[in-house]
Parts: sequence; structure tokens; C-alpha cells
Amino acid sequence: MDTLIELSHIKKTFGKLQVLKDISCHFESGNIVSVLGPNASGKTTMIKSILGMVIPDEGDIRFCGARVNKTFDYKKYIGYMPQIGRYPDNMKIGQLFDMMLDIRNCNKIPDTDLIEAYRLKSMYHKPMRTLSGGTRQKVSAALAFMFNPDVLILDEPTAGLDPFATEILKQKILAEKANNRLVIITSHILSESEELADTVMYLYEGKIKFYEPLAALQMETGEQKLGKILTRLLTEEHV
Ligand SMILES: Nc1ncnc2c1ncn2[C@@H]1O[C@H](COP(=O)(O)OP(=O)(O)OP(=O)(O)O)[C@@H](O)[C@H]1O
Repeated sequence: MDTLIELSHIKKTFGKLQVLKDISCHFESGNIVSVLGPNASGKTTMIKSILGMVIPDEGDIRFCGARVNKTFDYKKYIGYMPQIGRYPDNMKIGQLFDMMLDIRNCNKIPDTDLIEAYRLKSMYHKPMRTLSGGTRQKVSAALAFMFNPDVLILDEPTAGLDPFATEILKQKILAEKANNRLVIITSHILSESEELADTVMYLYEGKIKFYEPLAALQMETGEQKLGKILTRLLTEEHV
């Protein structure tokens, strides 16, 4: 496993609120990391810092060893699925995919697994503004995986997806892990993290409370279920 992303002493303040308080950690290839934490604990801000969408006040972010602060090239190696995908209202699904293919000018064959599994081709003529929340999520998922990225960053990816669509996405995430990709997922659905995650990070008020392999957390607490593990660790002052 290679270290793909490294965060060192990341701090970010919005107004008077310090949202990230000295975050240091690294993320390895072939690993699914579940980032958990209560609302407003800083999960999305951390993810957006990695993506260059939020600029930290202090600290370093490295991608494959190189500092990324204010650079762009590394982003082509990351597929991002936002919490809420925003797209031009009148653009049709097919046009959106064509535009992305055109912009990325990628010489690899695009990964169309999710387009096929979600049968999005039959909806290519539909404008984005007319889509249901779940279909919009499917489009976001298909885009995130389309360019065979080394890293996938998925912000609450199954929120709004029906159970069948959720299962398809989970299988895709596991397949990408088998391809040695790094997958970072934020979620509030603990059963899903339990199923997918190799490693669990818990953020609380902008700090990492713990960041450990799920198997180690299970050993440490004697519990199998993530809900029980969190209850133990967070109420018994283990951390
Ligand atoms: N651009 C911004 N300007 C001002 N405050 C912001 C901004 N972005 C985030 N925040 C604040 O930072 C805090 C952390 O937000 P963030 O979205 O990172 O939390 P989260 O852990 O992802 O939450 P959730 O589980 O609700 O998605 C919140 O209090 C939020 O209001």
C-alpha cells in the first residue's frame, strides 16, 4: 500500500469558527476509509481541502509526496462525488457526460459501468433540472468513476439512492478497492461503513478522535458493530 494523500497540521477557520483543528493523517491505496462524525464536525471541509475547493489557513497537503497547495494537476487523479451535485439546469444528461469527456480529454477508455448499471443512457435526453434527487446522485456517481481515478472521494454517496442503486454503488466501490484505488467515504450510515470500510476515521469538532483499522477497533472494544464500537469509544473515554 502506497501513501497517496498526506495531510499535515491542517487548520481552517470560517469567521470565528475553527472547523479543522490541526488535522494530520495519511491515506493509502487499496483502502476504503470511512470518515464519520456528527454534523458540522468538519468532514466535508476536510474532503474539500484535499480537493482544493477549500484552502486551509495552515498546513500542507501532499498527493503522491508532492505539495498540492494551489496546484491543479493532481485533481485529475481524483473522482469526486459531492453531497449535492450541482449541474447546469438545462443541460441534458447525455450532454453533461459528453462535456466532461471533452474537458477531460482522457486517453483511457472511460469507465461506463455505472452508466450501464443505472441505465442512464435511456435518460440521456432529460435535462438535469427535471431529475429526481436519486437520479441526480446516480449521475454524480457515474461521473466520479468515469475517468478511472486513483482516488475516489465520495461525500454521503448513498443519500437519496434506493436500495438497488445503493447496492450497485457498494459493489462498484469494492471493485475499485480491489483495483488498488483509495476510496474515502463520508457517511452517517454505520451499517454501510461496517460493510465497506477497512479503516475508520472519527472527526469531532474539527479533530481526529481516532483513525484506525476497523478490525483493530473491533479487537479493542470486543464489539463487532460500528454503532456499539462508537458508543464504547466515545462514552467510555477510551479516546
Ligand atoms: N464556506 C463556509 N462558510 C462558513 N462556514 C462554513 C463553510 N463551510 C462549512 N462551514 C461550517 O463549518 C462547519 C463544518 O462543516 P462541514 O460541512 O465540514 O461539516 P460535516 O462534518 O461535513 O457535516 P455534515 O455531517 O452535516 O455534512 C459547520 O459549522 C459549517 O457551518
